Amino acid sequence: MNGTSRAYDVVVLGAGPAGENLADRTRAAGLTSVIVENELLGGECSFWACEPSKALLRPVIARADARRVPGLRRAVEGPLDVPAVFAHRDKMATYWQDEDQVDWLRSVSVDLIRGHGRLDGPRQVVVDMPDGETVRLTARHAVGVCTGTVTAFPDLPGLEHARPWTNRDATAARHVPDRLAVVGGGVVAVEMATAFQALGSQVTMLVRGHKGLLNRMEPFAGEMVADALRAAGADVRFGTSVTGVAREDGAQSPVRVDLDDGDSLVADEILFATGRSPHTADIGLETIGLTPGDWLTVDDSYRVTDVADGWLYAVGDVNHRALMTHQGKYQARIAGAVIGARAKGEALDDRRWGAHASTADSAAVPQVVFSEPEVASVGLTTREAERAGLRVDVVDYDIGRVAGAAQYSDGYQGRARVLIDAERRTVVGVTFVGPGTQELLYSATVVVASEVQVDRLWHAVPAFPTISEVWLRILETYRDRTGTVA
Ligand SMILES: Cc1cc2nc3c(=O)[nH]c(=O)nc-3n(C[C@H](O)[C@H](O)[C@H](O)COP(=O)(O)OP(=O)(O)OC[C@H]3O[C@@H](n4cnc5c(N)ncnc54)[C@H](O)[C@@H]3O)c2cc1C
Ligand SMILES: NC(=O)c1ccc[n+]([C@@H]2O[C@H](COP(=O)([O-])OP(=O)(O)OC[C@H]3O[C@@H](n4cnc5c(N)ncnc54)[C@H](O)[C@@H]3O)[C@@H](O)[C@H]2O)c1
Repeated sequence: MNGTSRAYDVVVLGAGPAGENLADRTRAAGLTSVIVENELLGGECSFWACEPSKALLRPVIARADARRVPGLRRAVEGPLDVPAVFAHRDKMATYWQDEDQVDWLRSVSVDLIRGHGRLDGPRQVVVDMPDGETVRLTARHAVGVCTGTVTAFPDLPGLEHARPWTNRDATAARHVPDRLAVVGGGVVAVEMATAFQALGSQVTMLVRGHKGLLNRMEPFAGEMVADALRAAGADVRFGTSVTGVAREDGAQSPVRVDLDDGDSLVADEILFATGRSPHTADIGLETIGLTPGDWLTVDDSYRVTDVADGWLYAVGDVNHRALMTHQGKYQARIAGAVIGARAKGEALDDRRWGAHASTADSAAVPQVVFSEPEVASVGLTTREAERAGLRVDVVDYDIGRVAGAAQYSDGYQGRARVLIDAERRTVVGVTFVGPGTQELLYSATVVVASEVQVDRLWHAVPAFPTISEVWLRILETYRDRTGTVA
């Protein structure tokens, strides 16, 4: 088969959530699609990110919730059953096998080629397969790059020999280290610190700068999460940078972590949760005039901007727009529809919120941080609204005062913030922090994406007594402040 050539309408590189959805959506548009994958179908999300990490966190969150329910507290006083948690994690990561996804791909009539794919000039992809064979693929309409990201390590002395943990080591861990150092203060750092502290590690978080945890979100979110992590026993240090790491006496020894204040600490493992780099160093970008290792900048139809003739698309993490599975899948749905329409010579509906416009990427990206307490947000933060020059009313509410929250748990602590565009009277941003708030997020996303006027929300009646009555309290607070009664 060496040197075999095949032609498809669409060639997709990478079968993570973005690639799988792009292949399916283009196939649904009547095109032939092939997907190239060199590890497991499902990508980082299924095996080393969303799925296993949420499986590690679910018992942590459920136990914390149960401990706040009178009558239940004593039943959940003990430690977590670590082998059972790991066994559940293994199941949720489908034992690092991808047969189910292969079956699904077959059921939607998308071809699969296993191997490492790389661009080789316009519309050309060469796949190096594990058996040494190669196949050349020609894309009649589009190539979609969906190769995702890898951990971005800082350039530190000693790192190479210190066997640092990435998200893969943490989410697929077979043991709970006694002492775990976590570098970074973003979502991966927070979630993994939450999980491992509860599983029995003594966690030390090393966060450079003083902007707090989760610093792309409303500041109160990071503050509440940091307080809770400290209450759980984690050592959360701000303004602390790592200057070097070393495994002192060989493979089994602990790691020494040197800090910029001249201090050092010793840990059994060190997790680097210091952001992501695009997985583009080895995909032949140089053959089409792009720079290997760069993020792929796209327009609002996900076409790579610096490539002539509009045949190259980049979807998911690799375009650096919003590094989350659901957003990559959204992008794939839009890009797939765009590729389908262009292939048929149809006009695009690229008006705001049109079928071929990536509007949600900038207006309504939802995110849940599965920490304890949970953080759920969509749309703008106060800081982002200010930066955009948008005049907003900022409405805060203590979720603990909602009847449903008192039912949910004793001493419920949570906070909601809703940003209302003062001119258009639409909701442009929502942040909830507190137990059970992850399931409130879709309501907030519908409100933001539908750009419904706040007056109409009085008719969206939340059931009593649920936490969702926070929406009513927000409306009342806004009414009393602005004197507007619908
Ligand atoms: C610890 C952790 C937890 C997370 N939790 C969540 C969460 O709860 N919710 C959420 O929404 N997001 C979460 N994310 C983010 C989420 O994992 C990513 O946004 C998502 O995986 C991106 O999907 P993707 O398809 O763009 O890329 P990926 O999932 O990275 O998939 C890319 C695929 O391309 C393949 N590939 C790369 N290069 C080639 C090549 N040359 N040839 C063939 N195949 C190739 C890779 O093997 C991989 O399968 C988490 C991330 C981390 C690190
Ligand atoms: N539940 C979820 O939705 C979820 C969960 C995990 C990850 N994700 C997504 O995956 C992506 C990656 O997450 P992440 O936490 O790795 O990245 P991030 O960009 O969210 O956070 C990186 C953190 O590392 C710090 N950092 C960067 N370089 C550093 C350095 N040299 N030294 C010390 N600290 C450094 C940053 O200041 C920041 O605190 C994010 O976009 C996130 O949204 C989503």
